Amino acid sequence: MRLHVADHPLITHKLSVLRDERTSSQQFRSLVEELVTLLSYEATRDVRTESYELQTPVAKTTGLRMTDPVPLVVPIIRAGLGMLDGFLKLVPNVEVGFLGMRRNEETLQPETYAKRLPENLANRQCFALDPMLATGGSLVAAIDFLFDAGAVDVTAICIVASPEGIERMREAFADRNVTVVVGALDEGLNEDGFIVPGLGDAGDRLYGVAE
Ligand SMILES: O=P(O)(O)OC[C@H]1O[C@H](OP(=O)(O)OP(=O)(O)O)[C@H](O)[C@@H]1O
Ligand SMILES: O=c1cc[nH]c(=O)[nH]1
Ligand SMILES: [Mg+2]
Repeated sequence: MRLHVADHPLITHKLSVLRDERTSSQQFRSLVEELVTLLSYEATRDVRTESYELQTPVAKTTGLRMTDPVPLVVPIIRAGLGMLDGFLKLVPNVEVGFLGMRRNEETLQPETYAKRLPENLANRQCFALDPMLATGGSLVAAIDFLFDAGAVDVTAICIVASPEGIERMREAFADRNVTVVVGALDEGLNEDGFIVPGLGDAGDRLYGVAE
């Protein structure tokens, strides 16, 4: 597993506003979208491409395009849904799968309540979107679904991660082709499993308090 922590003042600036408890839901949603577009730029560095010949108004030249099959992007609902538009803005030519997961607040174990993925992901590059990598339980389970369907290559984009979550990912995917791109690596988890300093409950801040 490879880890890339974004180190760019624009990302840190936007992330600081996102963390601020005074930031409204409306502003939170647009900042998440902007941050994901910036993080996706880094996360798609190894997207598969092929060269092809084209004619400009002046001369023939060689261009580059993404190869078939196009990548699959999977937002982890709820909070990951807030990242989808930002990703699609940068990479419109993808397919979209969905995973609905919620973390049990007592046990901190992930529960999967929705799964809509192509049956066969052989030879597909996959991207998983979830703003928060806390204990890592949800992202490990999500990426396991992708590997079970035949994926060989998964890149996760997270806005904030904990060292505990990164460690869990490293253990789970030591020998796998997994890349994690994060906007910030925070201090750790508190007794409730929340990232410190973090930004609180990303799903609630995007969409309001869940039942
Ligand atoms: O790394 P973990 O310890 O598994 O925690 C991270 C998960 O928790 C949050 O989702 P949540 O369960 O709050 O669901 P929501 O997106 O519906 O709010 C977050 O979006 C991740 O999916
Ligand atoms: O800090 C955290 C941890 C899990 N899920 C969140 O939304 N925030
Ligand atoms: Mg939540």
